[in-house]
Amino acid sequence: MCARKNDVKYWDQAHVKVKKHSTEYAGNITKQNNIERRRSTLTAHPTTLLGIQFRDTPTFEQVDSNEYFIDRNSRAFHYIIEYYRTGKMFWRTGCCGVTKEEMIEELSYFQLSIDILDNESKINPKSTNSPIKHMSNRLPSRSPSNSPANLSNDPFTPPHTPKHGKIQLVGAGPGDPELLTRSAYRAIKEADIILSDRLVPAEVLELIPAHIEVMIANKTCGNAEPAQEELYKLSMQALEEGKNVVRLKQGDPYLFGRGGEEYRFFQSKGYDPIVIPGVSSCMAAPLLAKIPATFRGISSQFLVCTGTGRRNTLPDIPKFHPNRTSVFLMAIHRMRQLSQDLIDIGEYPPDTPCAMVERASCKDQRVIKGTVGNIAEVMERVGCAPPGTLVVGKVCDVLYEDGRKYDGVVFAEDVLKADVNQNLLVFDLPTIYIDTSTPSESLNAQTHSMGDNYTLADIFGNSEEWRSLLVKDIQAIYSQTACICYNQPDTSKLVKDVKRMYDEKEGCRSEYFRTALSAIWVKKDNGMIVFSKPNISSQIFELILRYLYTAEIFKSSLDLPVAFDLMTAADELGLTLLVDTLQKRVLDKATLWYKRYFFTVLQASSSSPHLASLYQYCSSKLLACRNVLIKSDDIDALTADTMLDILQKDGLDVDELNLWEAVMTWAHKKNPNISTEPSDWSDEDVDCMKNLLHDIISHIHFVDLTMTEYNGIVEKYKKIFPQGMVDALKEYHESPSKTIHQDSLHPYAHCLSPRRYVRSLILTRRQGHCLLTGIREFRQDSRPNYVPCLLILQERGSNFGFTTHDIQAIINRSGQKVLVMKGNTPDSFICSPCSNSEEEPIDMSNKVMTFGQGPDLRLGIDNKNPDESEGFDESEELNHLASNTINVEEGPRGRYFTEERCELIYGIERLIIGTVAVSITLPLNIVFPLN
Ligand SMILES: O=C(O)CCc1c2[nH]c(c1CC(=O)O)Cc1[nH]c(c(CC(=O)O)c1CCC(=O)O)Cc1[nH]c(c(CC(=O)O)c1CCC(=O)O)Cc1[nH]c(c(CCC(=O)O)c1CC(=O)O)C2
Ligand SMILES: C[S@@+](CC[C@H](N)C(=O)[O-])C[C@H]1O[C@@H](n2cnc3c(N)ncnc32)[C@H](O)[C@@H]1O
Repeated sequence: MCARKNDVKYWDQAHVKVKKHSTEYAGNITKQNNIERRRSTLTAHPTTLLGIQFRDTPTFEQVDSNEYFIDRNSRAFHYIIEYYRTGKMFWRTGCCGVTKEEMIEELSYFQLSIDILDNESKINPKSTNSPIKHMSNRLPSRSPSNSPANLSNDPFTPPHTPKHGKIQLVGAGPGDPELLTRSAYRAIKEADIILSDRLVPAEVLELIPAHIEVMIANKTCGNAEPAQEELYKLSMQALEEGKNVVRLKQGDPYLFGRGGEEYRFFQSKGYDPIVIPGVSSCMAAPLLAKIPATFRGISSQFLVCTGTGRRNTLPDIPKFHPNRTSVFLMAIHRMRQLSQDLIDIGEYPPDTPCAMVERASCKDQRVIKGTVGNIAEVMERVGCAPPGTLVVGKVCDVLYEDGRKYDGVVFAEDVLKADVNQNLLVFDLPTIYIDTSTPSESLNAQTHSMGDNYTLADIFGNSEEWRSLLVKDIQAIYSQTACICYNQPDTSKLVKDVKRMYDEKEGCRSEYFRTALSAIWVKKDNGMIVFSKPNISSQIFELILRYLYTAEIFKSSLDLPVAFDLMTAADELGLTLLVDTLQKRVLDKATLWYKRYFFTVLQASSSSPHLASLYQYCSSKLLACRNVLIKSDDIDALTADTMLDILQKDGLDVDELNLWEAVMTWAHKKNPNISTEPSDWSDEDVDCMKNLLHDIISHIHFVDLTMTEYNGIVEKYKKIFPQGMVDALKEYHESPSKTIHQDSLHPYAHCLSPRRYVRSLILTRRQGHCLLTGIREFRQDSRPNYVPCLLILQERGSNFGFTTHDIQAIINRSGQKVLVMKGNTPDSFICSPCSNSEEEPIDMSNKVMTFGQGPDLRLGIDNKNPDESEGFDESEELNHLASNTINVEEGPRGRYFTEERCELIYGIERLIIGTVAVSITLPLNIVFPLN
């Protein structure tokens, strides 16, 4: 049947035209003829094809609103239409080039008995070789065929005198409406009443036009017989009312579907049912589970059995055959017994591959793959509900690649290796496809084993807190995935299980997944949710999903570098609980990674507020360890912004020349194709380096270099130096006394002013860094009109003849407040009201700020100076610094300075702003110029 207008050009097509708005006339038009017929002619034989079509509303496929055509032999059609008109068959052998075969074919198609041909014309219909033979099979025709369905429709036997109605037994296929045959589709569109099996899914029933009455058989367990009786009764009533009755049956009507019984019943009542085959689940289920029913060299037999015999008896168990595929329907409830019987009675080797295909072709299809020996156990563990088809045989593995995971497939080995005693939910993650081709961005290529389960409880103890947080995540995922998590037979049950295990809590913490799985954002490709995260390797994503679904993280995931990768991925996906856990872990293991991956970690942590502890760690390390900047291998992990950020740090403990070299190493690593020898650079190379280094270069404090060093650099790299900067530096070098460099608004102010160092004989570097870090952190609030100021540190006053009175004098002379600090240990200061037990206590009134809770600074007493300024060992953990520093406390502003202490410094700054800088002209004084 064809509905396209341009197909009319073929001369041998019959074109049936119904005049517009006419219910009276119908016509047939071929290219040669234009013969009109009354509708009454076409409906002269009401149970034949034309009769049925034009009895009510014509249902041939429409070309136009009033035109239909049937893609049939127009010459034969002439005789057929004449038969409708006159009741006589004028065709004789040899007439008008229409062969006997063609004539029979056409009669069959139009559901006319071939008895209307005279005896001489009759031929064995089986010998028909018409090229359009299949058409008759596709239509609810009386076409002769070998099929049991059609044998009973034999057109040679005179039809029973029909009662008014018509009955069709229609196969609805396994579930997906796309797998309905065209005949089945047409039948359900044209029916007056549809009596459907329970197993026919809603998606198919939805295709039924609203005006058609639908009844669903109530064939529940133990109720099959009464339900069947009711079906018969309703069908007969409708038939006797002259209705077109469709018995809609799941799969194929005859295969374990009582279709044969129903056929007999209706035949005994004088109706010849039309039977429309359907795609049977016995074929569709294996196919849709990637299992070919037969496969050369592996399976050459295909057996379909029931898993439950009549009246709930045990079925006959087929004997094992190595080259056979066996399919069992109605087997789920009997799986324990059936699999045992297969092994014991059927002598199946327990390791024979098998698969349970649940809800084949439906949106929530799931496959459980195992062996005859373990399938029952696995089905019990993951939960499994009818309808499902069991496939047994070696073919089950043939299209599966070893070890690969497939969407919608649960592998027995995964389920069995989970420790049930931990009461964790374990199941496959069927709906999220993990693209293993994604390159792993792991810190190194070290693989990780997925063995060894580790629960969060092991890390946190049995705290209820993590459990409730976790359950929120799980619930969030489940509530959103209910529609896509199609391997779960009963999602609500799963959620209930989770709720039973943990307290029920509303909400969700993983904003990322909530959004990602929401209807607005979700992107589905072939029914799968696709997460495009090229920077997260597939192994890491799998660990994340596993954590989300099962509350497990693996012990091995806690080892570097997996822990680091997992942490950054979890951060990106907003799983803060996991991030915190892993961050602690990564920090604890810092000695293992910092030399090799220092910049990688710094870079990753610099961009995330959740990784602040790591960032703080790296920043401190950067300041305190002379070599870390110049010696770490992975400097190219830094982005230009982070590099700039580093160069702007006060108190970097690196010579400016080394810093310049580190910058150039970075630039070359970023552009490995550019020669390390600037004289070899092409114009393009120069542009590229200029772009990269433009901002960075002006943050090198070139004034800290000797003239020779500076000239060497400029000479070599002058192509990438901004001319203005070169000029300014030249001017500076020619007359260093000029104060051009003090102009903070100068575009090259950084180059022209010295880097802020702790240049002290009495303060250790750590003390200096500690102080600078604190000040710098505090100054991130940066007030716009920040005025240069001085902080004065005084120590060992008495050793140098400095008395309490001198201090007093300074305090009196200065503004309102003075901060007095004293180096204590190599890492710390103590600052407190000055006093000297042997002399008059200094009157500090409100001029002296106290700082910290350390012992009093006692002027005039020789405090041993534990100066280790040059003895700093950069390989030492900076953690040590933190833990050994008296004044260090965790605070909202960072590690070194609590809010309160920052406030103190703030007070000092306010004091000094606008006042004449107080300086003590003793060699002991340390001056921090703060621009
Ligand atoms: O004799 C009985 O009907 C009861 C025994 C029983 C059977 N399957 C069973 C049960 C348990 C039960 O339903 O309580 C078990 C049974 N009956 C059924 C299913 C499918 C399901 O519930 O998802 C299942 C399988 C459940 C499972 O996988 O564990 C339903 C069923 N059985 C059957 C049909 C077809 C029909 O009645 O029209 C239907 C479909 C009904 C519908 O959709 O409305 C038919 C059936 N049940 C059965 C057989 C016998 C097979 C044989 O030995 O040749 C046959 C085949 C036949 O009668 O031609 C046996
Ligand atoms: C009573 S039998 C009817 C079989 C049906 N006539 C056919 O040809 O598919 C019902 C059984 O078919 C199988 N079945 C039906 N629909 C299925 C589906 N969508 N996926 C897997 N198996 C299915 C199950 O084994 C179920 O127990």
